[in-house]
Amino acid sequence: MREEMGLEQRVEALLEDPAYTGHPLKQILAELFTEYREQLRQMERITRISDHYQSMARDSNLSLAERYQKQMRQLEKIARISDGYQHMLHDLNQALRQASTHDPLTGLANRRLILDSLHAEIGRCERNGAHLSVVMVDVDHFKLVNDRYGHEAGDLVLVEVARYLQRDLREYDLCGRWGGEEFLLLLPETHATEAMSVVERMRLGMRQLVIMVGDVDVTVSASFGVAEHRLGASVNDTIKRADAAMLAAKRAGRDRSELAQ
Ligand SMILES: Nc1nc2c(ncn2[C@@H]2O[C@H](COP(=O)(O)OP(=O)(O)OP(=O)(O)O)[C@@H](O)[C@H]2O)c(=O)[nH]1
Repeated sequence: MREEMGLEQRVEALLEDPAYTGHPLKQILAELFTEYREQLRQMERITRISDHYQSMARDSNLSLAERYQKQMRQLEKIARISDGYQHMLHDLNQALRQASTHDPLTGLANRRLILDSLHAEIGRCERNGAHLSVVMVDVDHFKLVNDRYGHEAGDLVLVEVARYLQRDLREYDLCGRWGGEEFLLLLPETHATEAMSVVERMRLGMRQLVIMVGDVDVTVSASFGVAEHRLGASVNDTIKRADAAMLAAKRAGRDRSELAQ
């Protein structure tokens, strides 16, 4: 073990060993060791200065063109590093924007993005008199899914329901997660009767949806409330009407769709 140690470690170990306390050679060995370290430090310093001087001397021997080339290489290196940072910042911004506008569980638009989109769509309706329908969707007895199969299974069911709701929508429709087990659909250019037929198709399809949770097949249904935006009404008014229609569907026995008054 002792042979495996370098000379410095062996001297250090001897100096620290209490067995040699008071030994006449200990003091002199300690002084010798300190002096040895000081000389080593000075040699390292001189070597560094000399390296630096040599590099300066080399540079001063370079022609103007060579110095220019060297500067260019350094600038290119800095530009590459800066490009890397720009990309990183861009990706970070994208991720932040995605996180602030989307629901992390289902990947759907969150309440904030739904409201922004609804404001924009209602603005368009007010300008050109287009139709717009809003649909509130609430999964029926969802608490039972959590209670029976656990919260993780409940999450999985929400993800599948979200995927299903989005599946047949047009490119300019929006499906978002309003909260918990509630979803909101925005159907631009759609009047109430059209929206009701879209929703009825969805409702019937949802009953056929079989979601695998481990080795259990889970089925769900949902209640839908449809409201066509009325010119002059606020975003809140239209959402409230869709919500009230959805609650009426719940009261009427669930797994049905109601049109708002
Ligand atoms: N797994 C899971 N459960 C959620 C989430 N958000 C809300 N929930 C659950 O959804 C359930 C909603 O329950 P309720 O509001 O009583 O409604 P419901 O059981 O769906 O009954 P009805 O709406 O009256 O048909 C609650 O148990 C919540 O804990 C979620 O992100 N994941």
